[in-house]
Amino acid sequence: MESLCFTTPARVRVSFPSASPPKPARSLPPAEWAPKIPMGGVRRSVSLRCTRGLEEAAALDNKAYSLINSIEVREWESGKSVDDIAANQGIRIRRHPTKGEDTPRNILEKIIWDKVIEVSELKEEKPLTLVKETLHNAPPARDFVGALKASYEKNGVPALIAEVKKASPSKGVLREDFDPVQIAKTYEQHGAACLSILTDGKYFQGSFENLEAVRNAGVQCPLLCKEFIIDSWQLYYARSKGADAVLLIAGVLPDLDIKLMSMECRELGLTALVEVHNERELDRVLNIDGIQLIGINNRDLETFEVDNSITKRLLEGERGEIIRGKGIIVVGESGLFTPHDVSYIQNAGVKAVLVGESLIKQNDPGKAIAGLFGKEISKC
Ligand SMILES: O=P(O)(O)OC[C@@H](O)[C@@H](O)c1c[nH]c2ccccc12
Repeated sequence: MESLCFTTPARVRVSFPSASPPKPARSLPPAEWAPKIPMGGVRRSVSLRCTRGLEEAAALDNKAYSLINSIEVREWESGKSVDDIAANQGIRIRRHPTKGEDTPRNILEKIIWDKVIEVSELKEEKPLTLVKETLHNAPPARDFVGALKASYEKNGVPALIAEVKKASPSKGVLREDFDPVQIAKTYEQHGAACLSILTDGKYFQGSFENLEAVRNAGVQCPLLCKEFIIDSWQLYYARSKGADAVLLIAGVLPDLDIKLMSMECRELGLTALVEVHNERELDRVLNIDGIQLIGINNRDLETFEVDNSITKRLLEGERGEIIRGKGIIVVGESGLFTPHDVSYIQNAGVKAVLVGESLIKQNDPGKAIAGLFGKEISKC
């Protein structure tokens, strides 16, 4: 899929099938009657091959059809720019500089503008068809959500997604002697349920080599590819490098991107961790079917301010009830340093935490885990 938000130029005409879904002949393999969805001006099939049964594929088929007839797609089709669509959804981050304003408004916007260029170069080097050819060499995707649930049940404290992060734009270099494989192994030994591997090079000094190296070193914990995703090419790339989960940031991606990308994630066996930071973003995400995992980032990526009460605020009242009703697992992200921080957001309703700085900065990041939780935790 050429993502909605990564179409250059922003106004493209695409051809959509407008008829109702075809009634698939049950004898046909799913891929042959799969629906067509927009992809940068060409028609392309949502491939429903592999493990899916016909019923499941047919259900997805209908879903894809209602998606492509949705208001968002019509808006897009009628020539609204990606940034206009995003702005209507309360997204402040623009995909490209707008005319006459070529200074990014904040760090997140700068990261996204750079990422758009980086991904377009990578795509030229390695078109999607080539990436897809390498998928069969990738190690099988593992159950990210299952690992979180099992750890929460076993330890009675939020499951840990420990982050392998060398640097960040707000804090600079966090750890000079940075050996991603060794750090990943020690996190696993000390009870992390899953790991998050930064792959952005420019701002976080991460890499896909790190992700691949950790995966190939025999680490069992499922791996989150921590990347700024703006194009579904990146989903395939992440999977080809051994990722089990990816991050989708609601403050950057319009609803249609989240919907289509989370469908593609399911096809690839990837778990989507959809990140929100305020009520509006959470409401948008709760309106999207099939989301299993939501991250509440206590850090505002536009200002870097951290406030743990954001998790509590977002999980209070009706939103919390909807989340529990849907069985969604919530991850509390960023700025967690003490057992008090962890129990505060556990009481707010999270079942998992994503922690980077407070562990990676310690002499022994693995041993630091017991300090963070106030007790030893163990992997399932
Ligand atoms: O190092 P911290 O404060 O523990 O945060 C980890 C993680 O939550 C943070 O790195 C993060 C959360 N969402 C992101 C999106 C992009 C980059 C980084 C992030």
